[in-house]
Amino acid sequence: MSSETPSDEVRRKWLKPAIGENFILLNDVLSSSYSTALNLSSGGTFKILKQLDSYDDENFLLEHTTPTSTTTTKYLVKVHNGVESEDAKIIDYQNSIMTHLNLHPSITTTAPLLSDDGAPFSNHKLPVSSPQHSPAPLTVRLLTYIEGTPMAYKQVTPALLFSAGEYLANVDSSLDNFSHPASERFHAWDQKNTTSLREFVKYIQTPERQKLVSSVIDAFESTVLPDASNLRQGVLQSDFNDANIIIGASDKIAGVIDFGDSVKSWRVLDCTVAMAYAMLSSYGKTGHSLAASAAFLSGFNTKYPLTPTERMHVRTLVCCRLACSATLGAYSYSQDPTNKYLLLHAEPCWRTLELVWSQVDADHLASFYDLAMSPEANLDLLSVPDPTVPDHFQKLRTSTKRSFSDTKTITFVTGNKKKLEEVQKIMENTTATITNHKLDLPELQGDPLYVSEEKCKLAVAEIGGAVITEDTSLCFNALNGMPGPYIKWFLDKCGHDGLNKMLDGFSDRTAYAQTVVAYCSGPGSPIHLFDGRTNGKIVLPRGPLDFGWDPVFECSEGGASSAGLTYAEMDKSVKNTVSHRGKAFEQLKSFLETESS
Ligand SMILES: O=c1nc[nH]c2c1ncn2[C@H]1C[C@H](O)[C@@H](COP(=O)(O)OP(=O)(O)OP(=O)(O)O)O1
Ligand SMILES: [Mg+2]
Repeated sequence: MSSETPSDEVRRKWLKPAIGENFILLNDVLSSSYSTALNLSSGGTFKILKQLDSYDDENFLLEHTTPTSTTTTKYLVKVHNGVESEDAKIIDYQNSIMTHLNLHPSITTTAPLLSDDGAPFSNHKLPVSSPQHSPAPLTVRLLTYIEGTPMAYKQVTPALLFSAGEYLANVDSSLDNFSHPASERFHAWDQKNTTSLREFVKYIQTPERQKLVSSVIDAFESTVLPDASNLRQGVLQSDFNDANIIIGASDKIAGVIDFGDSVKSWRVLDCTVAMAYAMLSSYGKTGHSLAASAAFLSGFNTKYPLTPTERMHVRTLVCCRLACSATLGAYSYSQDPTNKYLLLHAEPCWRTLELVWSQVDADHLASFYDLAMSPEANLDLLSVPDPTVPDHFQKLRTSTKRSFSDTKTITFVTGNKKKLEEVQKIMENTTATITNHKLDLPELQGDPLYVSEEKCKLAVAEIGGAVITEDTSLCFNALNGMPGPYIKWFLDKCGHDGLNKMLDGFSDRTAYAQTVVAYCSGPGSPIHLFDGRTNGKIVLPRGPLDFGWDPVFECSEGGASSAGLTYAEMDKSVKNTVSHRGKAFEQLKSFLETESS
């Protein structure tokens, strides 16, 4: 970028309004230009309540009171960036979009009030952030205010993102019947212009991240651009983020604001931009960024189905927006290095880009998004946590009716390494592949069957695919089955000796070990339980001490290789043939075989 012809992106920084707390200035502007709209001559009064967030403009909340009414009305005062202010066509463009959309029965947006000159805006010389350019001619608009809360201040749920997707789809359908000459313009945030990000890559702080962004740009150039003529065009809202979506009563979407970035571009971009922002919403940030984007996509696609070509590029285009946002954020920081907040703000965006572009397998993510657009899609299925392993989506695919793969992957959720070793051995050579998700499930109370079933419910919600959990009890017959599922605590607190001493007053030292395995093929599917038990007695510890109460449980079942030995004294492979766990998992194996045949 040469210094003689600074880009609009550069000038937008210089010409950002800088009124800030100086409400007196604004009062003058409004009194001189909007006295009719605010009926100041007949006793109307107004007050600027506060400044609202804005990226390149300045927005203020105004409260208006008329002498005849006890209620107040809120309005938004928008002071436009100097770049847009220079171009009356742009302001007219935004006003036309709002007027057009407000005619749609299920869309609400802000609408401009007329100034004393009869225009939907007024112009004033006002301070801007660059002292050399201040004051600059800026456009001011008085807009109606949509009652509600920006989604950014809400606890976002997949259901809310789904309805936001539907809402944007309605907006886009309506904008398919809208045209305006000013919509045809260059905008750095328009992902059609992703290659123009190249000049900003040098502002990115680390070489790794520079490489990351360059690789997204390269992919865009080699895969998306050649398809450009097959992508539908239309006027976009272009910035459907959680600050621009207003949530009203009972968590319904009350409206959309801000057409400052609106351009005519590829239709699919409105959806992919919003998907990128969904990833950064309060739901996305809880480790559900992919689920958040899928929920949005699913909602959008039900009302505005994407074409096969558009579908193919969803992942890349989402990453183009993340890359754009992160890169231009780095550029903003280079212009204002005292503003560490800019770096902080960009961090989730970088992390998400790293996840989506580098860590998650591209084909897997593509089929996840396909699933979001399929008739089988439902929010339970899509609400999976962000993966920590590349083949995460395999679990999801196997839990749907679609035949993505022949072998079933089941996640064994346990916090116990020794259990996992045994189970992997037991499940060797079956049609199911067992992966593990290490999670310390809560130690629930109650009957072993109940505990195991509840663990499974928690696990399936966490994994979103096929899961196994198990709960193991050690039951003393003299104590009517106690400690049972509480054995973990008894072992922790009392040790092997303590377990022995508990039986000292009793003649009966027999016990049985019990594992209840719970299996569920995915969210919404029933839970199947398998109960395995082995008899034995409690003895002083014999054998290695590496697994729980194995050294104090002397097995009384099987042949010479097991009966009379503690579990700890047995060969591991022998333990599996007689153990409580071995028996329970054998039942699961036959269940899975009949299920798949
Ligand atoms: O074959 C076994 N041989 C000896 N000890 C065993 C065995 N199987 C479980 N144990 C121990 C581990 C824990 O102290 C308690 C069961 O509690 P339990 O909640 O099922 O296990 P856990 O909390 O270690 O793992 P998880 O994350 O799957 O719940 O008995
Ligand atoms: Mg446990």
